[in-house]
Amino acid sequence: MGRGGDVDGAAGALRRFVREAGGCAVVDGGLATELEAHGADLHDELWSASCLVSAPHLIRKVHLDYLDTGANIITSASYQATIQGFQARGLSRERSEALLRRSVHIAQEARAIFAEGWSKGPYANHRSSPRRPVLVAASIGSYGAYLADGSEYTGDYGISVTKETLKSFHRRRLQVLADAGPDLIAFETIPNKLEAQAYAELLEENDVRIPAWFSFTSKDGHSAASGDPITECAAVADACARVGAVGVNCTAPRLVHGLILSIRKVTSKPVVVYPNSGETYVAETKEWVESEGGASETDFVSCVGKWRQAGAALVGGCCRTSPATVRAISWALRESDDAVGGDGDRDDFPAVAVL
Ligand code: MET
Ligand SMILES: [Zn+2]
Repeated sequence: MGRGGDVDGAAGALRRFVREAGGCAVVDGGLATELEAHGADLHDELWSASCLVSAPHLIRKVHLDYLDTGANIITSASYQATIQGFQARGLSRERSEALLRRSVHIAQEARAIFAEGWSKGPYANHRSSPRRPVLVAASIGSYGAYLADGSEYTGDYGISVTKETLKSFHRRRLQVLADAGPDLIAFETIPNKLEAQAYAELLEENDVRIPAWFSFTSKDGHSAASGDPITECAAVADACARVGAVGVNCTAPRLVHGLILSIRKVTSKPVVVYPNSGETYVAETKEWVESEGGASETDFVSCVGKWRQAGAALVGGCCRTSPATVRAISWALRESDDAVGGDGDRDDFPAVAVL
Protein backbone atom coordinates (compact mmCIF):
# COMPACT_ATOMS: atom_id res chain seq x y z
CA MET A 1 0.00 0.00 0.00
CA GLY A 2 0.96 3.63 -0.15
CA ARG A 3 2.74 5.57 -2.83
CA GLY A 4 3.47 3.80 -6.02
CA GLY A 5 1.20 0.90 -5.07
CA ASP A 6 -0.44 -1.26 -7.70
CA VAL A 7 -3.40 0.73 -8.92
CA ASP A 8 -5.45 -2.30 -9.94
CA GLY A 9 -4.89 -3.75 -6.54
CA ALA A 10 -6.51 -1.02 -4.43
CA ALA A 11 -9.22 -3.36 -3.15
CA GLY A 12 -6.70 -6.17 -2.77
CA ALA A 13 -4.39 -3.91 -0.75
CA LEU A 14 -7.26 -2.94 1.55
CA ARG A 15 -8.25 -6.59 1.93
CA ARG A 16 -4.72 -7.54 2.91
CA PHE A 17 -4.61 -4.72 5.41
CA VAL A 18 -7.92 -5.77 6.92
CA ARG A 19 -6.57 -9.29 7.30
CA GLU A 20 -3.44 -8.01 8.99
CA ALA A 21 -5.62 -5.97 11.32
CA GLY A 22 -7.37 -9.14 12.48
CA GLY A 23 -10.27 -9.54 10.04
CA CYS A 24 -11.82 -6.12 10.52
CA ALA A 25 -9.93 -2.84 10.75
CA VAL A 26 -10.78 -0.16 13.29
CA VAL A 27 -11.21 3.34 11.87
CA ASP A 28 -10.77 6.28 14.25
CA GLY A 29 -13.67 8.33 15.63
CA GLY A 30 -14.77 11.94 15.20
CA LEU A 31 -11.76 14.19 14.84
CA ALA A 32 -13.56 17.51 15.00
CA THR A 33 -15.65 16.29 17.92
CA GLU A 34 -12.59 15.36 19.89
CA LEU A 35 -10.79 18.60 19.06
CA GLU A 36 -13.80 20.42 20.52
CA ALA A 37 -13.71 18.17 23.56
CA HIS A 38 -10.16 19.45 24.10
CA GLY A 39 -11.34 23.04 23.98
CA ALA A 40 -10.96 23.98 20.31
CA ASP A 41 -13.61 26.42 19.09
CA LEU A 42 -14.79 25.12 15.72
CA HIS A 43 -17.62 27.62 15.14
CA ASP A 44 -15.82 28.59 12.01
CA GLU A 45 -16.23 28.00 8.28
CA LEU A 46 -12.96 26.08 8.30
CA TRP A 47 -14.21 23.86 11.14
CA SER A 48 -11.53 21.37 12.23
CA ALA A 49 -9.13 22.75 9.60
CA SER A 50 -8.78 25.93 11.68
CA CYS A 51 -6.71 23.85 14.13
CA LEU A 52 -4.11 23.24 11.44
CA VAL A 53 -3.24 26.90 11.88
CA SER A 54 -3.96 27.40 15.55
CA ALA A 55 -3.44 24.08 17.32
CA PRO A 56 -1.53 21.39 15.40
CA HIS A 57 -0.37 19.90 18.73
CA LEU A 58 -4.01 19.25 19.63
CA ILE A 59 -4.60 17.42 16.36
CA ARG A 60 -1.60 15.22 17.06
CA LYS A 61 -2.90 14.49 20.55
CA VAL A 62 -6.30 13.45 19.23
CA HIS A 63 -4.67 11.12 16.68
CA LEU A 64 -2.65 9.60 19.53
CA ASP A 65 -5.79 9.17 21.65
CA TYR A 66 -7.37 7.23 18.81
CA LEU A 67 -4.26 5.11 18.36
CA ASP A 68 -4.19 4.45 22.09
CA THR A 69 -7.75 3.17 22.00
CA GLY A 70 -7.24 0.76 19.11
CA ALA A 71 -7.53 2.58 15.77
CA ASN A 72 -5.87 0.98 12.74
CA ILE A 73 -6.64 3.98 10.56
CA ILE A 74 -6.26 7.61 11.55
CA THR A 75 -7.76 10.31 9.37
CA SER A 76 -6.05 13.63 8.76
CA ALA A 77 -7.52 16.99 9.75
CA SER A 78 -8.06 17.98 6.13
CA TYR A 79 -11.79 17.23 5.94
CA GLN A 80 -12.68 20.89 5.69
CA ALA A 81 -9.25 22.12 4.65
CA THR A 82 -9.38 23.50 1.13
CA ILE A 83 -7.17 25.86 -0.80
CA GLN A 84 -10.23 27.96 -1.61
CA GLY A 85 -11.28 28.09 2.05
CA PHE A 86 -7.84 29.11 3.26
CA GLN A 87 -7.47 31.71 0.53
CA ALA A 88 -10.79 33.23 1.51
CA ARG A 89 -9.12 33.85 4.88
CA GLY A 90 -6.28 35.71 3.23
CA LEU A 91 -3.73 32.89 3.22
CA SER A 92 -1.51 32.56 0.17
CA ARG A 93 -1.81 29.57 -2.12
CA GLU A 94 1.59 28.30 -0.96
CA ARG A 95 0.62 28.54 2.69
CA SER A 96 -2.74 26.86 2.01
CA GLU A 97 -1.03 23.95 0.31
CA ALA A 98 1.50 23.70 3.13
CA LEU A 99 -1.39 23.40 5.61
CA LEU A 100 -2.89 20.54 3.61
CA ARG A 101 0.45 18.76 3.67
CA ARG A 102 0.77 19.49 7.36
CA SER A 103 -2.48 17.63 8.08
CA VAL A 104 -0.99 14.42 6.70
CA HIS A 105 2.38 14.97 8.36
CA ILE A 106 0.76 15.48 11.78
CA ALA A 107 -0.99 12.12 11.48
CA GLN A 108 2.26 10.47 10.34
CA GLU A 109 4.06 12.02 13.29
CA ALA A 110 1.43 10.68 15.68
CA ARG A 111 1.86 7.20 14.20
CA ALA A 112 5.63 7.41 14.64
CA ILE A 113 5.26 8.54 18.26
CA PHE A 114 2.81 5.74 18.92
CA ALA A 115 5.13 3.20 17.34
CA GLU A 116 7.98 4.38 19.52
CA GLY A 117 5.82 3.75 22.56
CA TRP A 118 5.81 7.33 23.74
CA SER A 119 2.12 7.20 24.21
CA LYS A 120 1.15 5.92 27.64
CA GLY A 121 -2.56 5.46 27.10
CA PRO A 122 -4.64 2.48 28.15
CA TYR A 123 -3.74 0.47 25.05
CA ALA A 124 -0.04 1.19 25.13
CA ASN A 125 0.89 -1.79 27.24
CA HIS A 126 -1.34 -4.22 25.47
CA ARG A 127 0.87 -6.90 24.03
CA SER A 128 -0.68 -6.62 20.56
CA SER A 129 -0.22 -2.88 20.20
CA PRO A 130 3.34 -2.75 18.85
CA ARG A 131 2.31 -5.05 16.05
CA ARG A 132 -0.92 -3.29 15.23
CA PRO A 133 -0.90 -2.07 11.62
CA VAL A 134 -1.72 1.61 11.27
CA LEU A 135 -2.51 3.56 8.13
CA VAL A 136 -2.77 7.31 7.69
CA ALA A 137 -5.75 8.37 5.59
CA ALA A 138 -5.85 11.83 4.03
CA SER A 139 -9.38 13.11 4.46
CA ILE A 140 -11.15 14.86 1.62
CA GLY A 141 -14.49 16.28 2.71
CA SER A 142 -17.13 16.86 0.07
CA TYR A 143 -17.83 20.19 -1.64
CA GLY A 144 -20.70 20.60 0.81
CA ALA A 145 -18.22 20.57 3.69
CA TYR A 146 -16.39 23.52 2.10
CA LEU A 147 -19.68 25.37 1.64
CA ALA A 148 -20.22 24.90 5.39
CA ASP A 149 -23.98 25.05 4.90
CA GLY A 150 -24.76 21.44 5.81
CA SER A 151 -25.17 20.40 2.16
CA GLU A 152 -23.03 17.32 2.71
CA TYR A 153 -26.17 16.04 4.44
CA THR A 154 -28.58 17.06 1.64
CA GLY A 155 -26.50 16.64 -1.52
CA ASP A 156 -28.19 19.75 -2.82
CA TYR A 157 -25.49 21.77 -4.53
CA GLY A 158 -27.87 23.56 -6.92
CA ILE A 159 -28.05 23.11 -10.68
CA SER A 160 -25.11 25.39 -11.39
CA VAL A 161 -22.71 22.89 -9.79
CA THR A 162 -21.68 20.38 -12.43
CA LYS A 163 -19.24 17.48 -12.38
CA GLU A 164 -16.66 19.81 -13.91
CA THR A 165 -17.22 22.35 -11.11
CA LEU A 166 -16.56 19.63 -8.56
CA LYS A 167 -13.52 18.34 -10.40
CA SER A 168 -11.91 21.72 -10.65
CA PHE A 169 -12.72 22.42 -7.02
CA HIS A 170 -11.05 19.23 -5.76
CA ARG A 171 -8.27 18.68 -8.31
CA ARG A 172 -5.33 20.55 -6.79
CA ARG A 173 -6.30 19.67 -3.22
CA LEU A 174 -6.34 15.97 -4.07
CA GLN A 175 -2.93 16.24 -5.73
CA VAL A 176 -1.35 18.11 -2.81
CA LEU A 177 -2.71 15.61 -0.29
CA ALA A 178 -1.66 12.62 -2.40
CA ASP A 179 1.84 14.08 -2.76
CA ALA A 180 2.11 14.38 1.03
CA GLY A 181 2.38 10.58 1.10
CA PRO A 182 -0.62 9.22 3.01
CA ASP A 183 -1.42 5.49 2.81
CA LEU A 184 -5.01 6.10 1.81
CA ILE A 185 -7.26 8.87 0.52
CA ALA A 186 -10.58 8.97 2.38
CA PHE A 187 -13.27 10.71 0.37
CA GLU A 188 -15.74 11.32 3.17
CA THR A 189 -19.36 12.35 3.57
CA ILE A 190 -20.13 12.17 -0.17
CA PRO A 191 -23.77 13.18 -0.55
CA ASN A 192 -24.45 12.32 -4.20
CA LYS A 193 -23.44 10.30 -7.23
CA LEU A 194 -22.16 13.33 -9.13
CA GLU A 195 -19.38 13.99 -6.63
CA ALA A 196 -18.41 10.31 -6.62
CA GLN A 197 -18.12 10.44 -10.41
CA ALA A 198 -16.01 13.58 -10.16
CA TYR A 199 -13.66 11.88 -7.69
CA ALA A 200 -13.37 8.72 -9.79
CA GLU A 201 -12.43 10.77 -12.85
CA LEU A 202 -9.92 12.83 -10.88
CA LEU A 203 -8.23 9.72 -9.51
CA GLU A 204 -7.77 8.48 -13.07
CA GLU A 205 -6.80 11.79 -14.66
CA ASN A 206 -4.30 12.65 -11.93
CA ASP A 207 -3.02 9.07 -11.90
CA VAL A 208 -3.33 8.90 -8.11
CA ARG A 209 -1.67 5.68 -7.02
CA ILE A 210 -2.75 5.73 -3.41
CA PRO A 211 -5.77 3.56 -2.65
CA ALA A 212 -8.92 5.57 -1.96
CA TRP A 213 -12.21 4.91 -0.24
CA PHE A 214 -15.54 6.45 -1.10
CA SER A 215 -17.81 7.00 1.87
CA PHE A 216 -21.33 8.36 1.42
CA THR A 217 -23.88 9.92 3.77
CA SER A 218 -27.46 8.70 3.94
CA LYS A 219 -30.58 9.88 5.73
CA ASP A 220 -32.98 7.10 4.76
CA GLY A 221 -30.93 3.91 4.59
CA HIS A 222 -31.53 3.42 0.84
CA SER A 223 -30.03 6.45 -0.84
CA ALA A 224 -27.20 8.88 -0.48
CA ALA A 225 -28.28 12.15 1.12
CA SER A 226 -29.27 13.58 -2.29
CA GLY A 227 -31.72 10.75 -3.00
CA ASP A 228 -29.42 8.97 -5.48
CA PRO A 229 -29.76 5.22 -4.75
CA ILE A 230 -26.83 4.03 -2.63
CA THR A 231 -26.43 1.10 -5.04
CA GLU A 232 -25.77 3.52 -7.91
CA CYS A 233 -23.32 5.53 -5.81
CA ALA A 234 -21.48 2.39 -4.70
CA ALA A 235 -21.39 1.17 -8.30
CA VAL A 236 -19.38 4.27 -9.23
CA ALA A 237 -16.83 3.29 -6.59
CA ASP A 238 -16.90 -0.31 -7.75
CA ALA A 239 -16.10 0.70 -11.33
CA CYS A 240 -12.99 2.65 -10.31
CA ALA A 241 -9.94 0.41 -9.84
CA ARG A 242 -8.29 3.05 -7.68
CA VAL A 243 -11.02 2.77 -5.06
CA GLY A 244 -10.22 0.12 -2.49
CA ALA A 245 -13.26 0.34 -0.23
CA VAL A 246 -16.73 1.83 -0.25
CA GLY A 247 -19.22 2.61 2.48
CA VAL A 248 -20.94 5.21 4.60
CA ASN A 249 -19.96 7.69 7.31
CA CYS A 250 -21.61 10.40 9.39
CA THR A 251 -24.86 8.52 9.03
CA ALA A 252 -27.23 7.39 11.79
CA PRO A 253 -26.23 4.00 13.22
CA ARG A 254 -29.76 2.61 12.78
CA LEU A 255 -29.40 2.92 8.98
CA VAL A 256 -26.03 1.26 8.66
CA HIS A 257 -26.99 -2.43 8.55
CA GLY A 258 -29.31 -2.01 5.55
CA LEU A 259 -26.78 0.18 3.79
CA ILE A 260 -24.05 -2.46 4.13
CA LEU A 261 -26.36 -5.07 2.58
CA SER A 262 -27.27 -2.74 -0.31
CA ILE A 263 -23.65 -1.82 -0.99
CA ARG A 264 -22.62 -5.46 -1.02
CA LYS A 265 -25.13 -6.14 -3.80
CA VAL A 266 -23.05 -4.06 -6.20
CA THR A 267 -19.47 -4.52 -5.05
CA SER A 268 -17.15 -7.07 -3.54
CA LYS A 269 -14.72 -4.36 -2.39
CA PRO A 270 -14.27 -4.04 1.38
CA VAL A 271 -17.07 -2.08 3.02
CA VAL A 272 -16.21 0.76 5.40
CA VAL A 273 -18.71 2.14 7.93
CA TYR A 274 -18.17 4.87 10.50
CA PRO A 275 -21.48 6.28 11.61
CA ASN A 276 -22.08 9.32 13.79
CA SER A 277 -23.89 9.17 17.12
CA GLY A 278 -27.31 9.38 15.47
CA GLU A 279 -27.72 13.06 16.25
CA THR A 280 -28.52 15.62 13.54
CA TYR A 281 -26.30 18.49 12.46
CA VAL A 282 -27.86 21.95 12.31
CA ALA A 283 -25.81 24.03 9.88
CA GLU A 284 -27.16 27.42 11.03
CA THR A 285 -25.95 26.98 14.59
CA LYS A 286 -23.19 24.46 13.80
CA GLU A 287 -24.56 22.30 16.62
CA TRP A 288 -25.66 18.67 16.87
CA VAL A 289 -29.14 18.02 18.23
CA GLU A 290 -30.82 14.81 19.29
CA SER A 291 -32.80 13.11 16.51
CA GLU A 292 -36.12 11.44 17.12
CA GLY A 293 -35.49 7.78 17.80
CA GLY A 294 -31.74 8.38 17.53
CA ALA A 295 -29.49 5.67 18.89
CA SER A 296 -27.18 6.35 21.77
CA GLU A 297 -23.49 5.58 21.66
CA THR A 298 -24.16 2.42 23.67
CA ASP A 299 -26.65 1.18 21.06
CA PHE A 300 -24.13 2.00 18.37
CA VAL A 301 -21.44 -0.22 19.81
CA SER A 302 -23.86 -3.10 20.32
CA CYS A 303 -24.48 -3.04 16.52
CA VAL A 304 -20.86 -3.56 15.60
CA GLY A 305 -21.03 -7.37 15.56
CA LYS A 306 -24.11 -7.23 13.32
CA TRP A 307 -22.37 -4.87 10.89
CA ARG A 308 -19.36 -7.15 10.82
CA GLN A 309 -21.57 -10.13 10.05
CA ALA A 310 -23.32 -8.16 7.31
CA GLY A 311 -19.93 -7.72 5.70
CA ALA A 312 -18.35 -4.52 7.04
CA ALA A 313 -14.56 -4.83 6.93
CA LEU A 314 -13.61 -1.44 8.38
CA VAL A 315 -15.58 0.03 11.27
CA GLY A 316 -15.19 3.27 13.21
CA GLY A 317 -17.03 6.36 14.31
CA CYS A 318 -17.71 9.80 12.90
CA CYS A 319 -19.10 12.95 14.48
CA ARG A 320 -19.92 12.87 18.19
CA THR A 321 -17.94 9.69 18.74
CA SER A 322 -14.82 9.62 20.86
CA PRO A 323 -11.80 7.49 21.79
CA ALA A 324 -14.11 5.68 24.23
CA THR A 325 -16.29 4.69 21.26
CA VAL A 326 -13.25 3.43 19.37
CA ARG A 327 -12.10 1.39 22.34
CA ALA A 328 -15.54 -0.18 22.58
CA ILE A 329 -15.67 -0.86 18.82
CA SER A 330 -12.28 -2.47 19.00
CA TRP A 331 -13.38 -4.85 21.75
CA ALA A 332 -16.75 -5.52 20.12
CA LEU A 333 -15.00 -6.54 16.90
CA ARG A 334 -12.70 -8.84 18.76
CA GLU A 335 -15.69 -10.51 20.40
CA SER A 336 -17.67 -10.76 17.19
CA ASP A 337 -14.72 -12.32 15.40
CA ASP A 338 -14.52 -14.93 18.13
CA ALA A 339 -18.29 -15.51 17.91
CA VAL A 340 -18.41 -15.97 14.12
CA GLY A 341 -15.20 -17.94 14.04
CA GLY A 342 -13.61 -15.20 11.99
CA ASP A 343 -9.92 -14.60 11.74
CA GLY A 344 -9.55 -15.11 15.45
CA ASP A 345 -7.66 -13.31 18.14
CA ARG A 346 -5.74 -10.31 16.94
CA ASP A 347 -2.84 -11.21 19.19
CA ASP A 348 -2.09 -14.16 16.94
CA PHE A 349 -1.58 -12.03 13.88
CA PRO A 350 1.81 -11.78 12.31
CA ALA A 351 3.87 -8.65 12.48
CA VAL A 352 3.22 -6.23 9.64
CA ALA A 353 5.38 -3.73 7.91
CA VAL A 354 3.55 -0.56 8.75
CA LEU A 355 4.75 -0.18 12.32
N1 MET B 1 -13.11 12.87 9.50
C1 MET B 1 -14.03 13.97 9.76
C2 MET B 1 -14.05 14.24 11.26
O1 MET B 1 -14.21 13.31 11.99
C3 MET B 1 -15.39 13.64 9.25
C4 MET B 1 -16.41 14.65 9.56
S1 MET B 1 -17.99 14.26 8.92
C5 MET B 1 -18.81 15.72 9.01
O2 MET B 1 -13.88 15.32 11.69
ZN1 LIG C 1 -19.06 13.15 10.78
